[in-house]
Amino acid sequence: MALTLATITPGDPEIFASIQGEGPSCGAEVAFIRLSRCNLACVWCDTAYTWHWEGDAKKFRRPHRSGETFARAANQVKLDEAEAARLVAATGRKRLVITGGEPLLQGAALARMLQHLPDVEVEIETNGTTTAPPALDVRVTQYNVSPKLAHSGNAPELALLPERLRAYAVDPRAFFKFVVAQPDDVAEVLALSDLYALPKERTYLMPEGTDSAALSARMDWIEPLAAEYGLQVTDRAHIHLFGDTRGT
Ligand SMILES: Nc1nc2[nH]cc(C(=O)O)c2c(=O)[nH]1
Ligand code: SF4
Ligand SMILES: [Mg+2]
Repeated sequence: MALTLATITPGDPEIFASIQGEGPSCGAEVAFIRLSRCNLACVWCDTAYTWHWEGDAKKFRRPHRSGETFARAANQVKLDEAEAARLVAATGRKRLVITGGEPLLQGAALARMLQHLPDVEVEIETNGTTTAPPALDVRVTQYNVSPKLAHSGNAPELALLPERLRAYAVDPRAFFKFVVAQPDDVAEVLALSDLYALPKERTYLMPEGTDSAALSARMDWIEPLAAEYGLQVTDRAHIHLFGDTRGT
């Protein structure tokens, strides 16, 4: 069995040390591991190299606004769990952020990898459509759940699963992080927050964007709206620091 990881360059698995750029632990010194594949298809996804494949039959092709497609061979790498754990340990970080793509599509393999990392704290970035198997869930300190709004282009019946959102809402480890691109998106967040009883102290608005200027422009209206409605805000610190690059 193995994990299918994203790559920084062909053949080089996307495992790296950085700071957490988003959400409640923004600024923390962490390691990242990025898994390949996603069950959703956000038109603005900043990691389309985990799912937008060259050569996918047209009827299966999920649109992305860039139009760019990626070769699987260059953008995926299989690694056994012990080797992935060794590369995580080599970063020297004591906290690991597991991201993707949608990392919970490989929950069982992640649980096996973590058996080799007994002292590492774990944070998971997920789109909220799936759950961790129990062997993984017991290792998780924090879930950063990012449900996708209408502007993502995903069908709501695929992106917003009521029983999953309700389960995360009552889990004190789960924080909700909504990507917003325009003020109207906040109305949608508030409606979902009411419908699924998402606690506002655990609900963050985050600007959509992959450059500093776009993020800052959106923060200008996000901050006052968040204050008005009692929601939290997060920037994307790594984009300001490093730009939109792999392995950061
Ligand atoms: N530094 C840094 N922080 C992040 N927080 C969430 C990320 C993600 O891609 O899920 C991410 C990322 O890619 N880099
Ligand atoms: S859920 Fe995340 S990884 Fe999947 S397409 Fe959307 S933004 Fe990209
Ligand atoms: Mg990212």
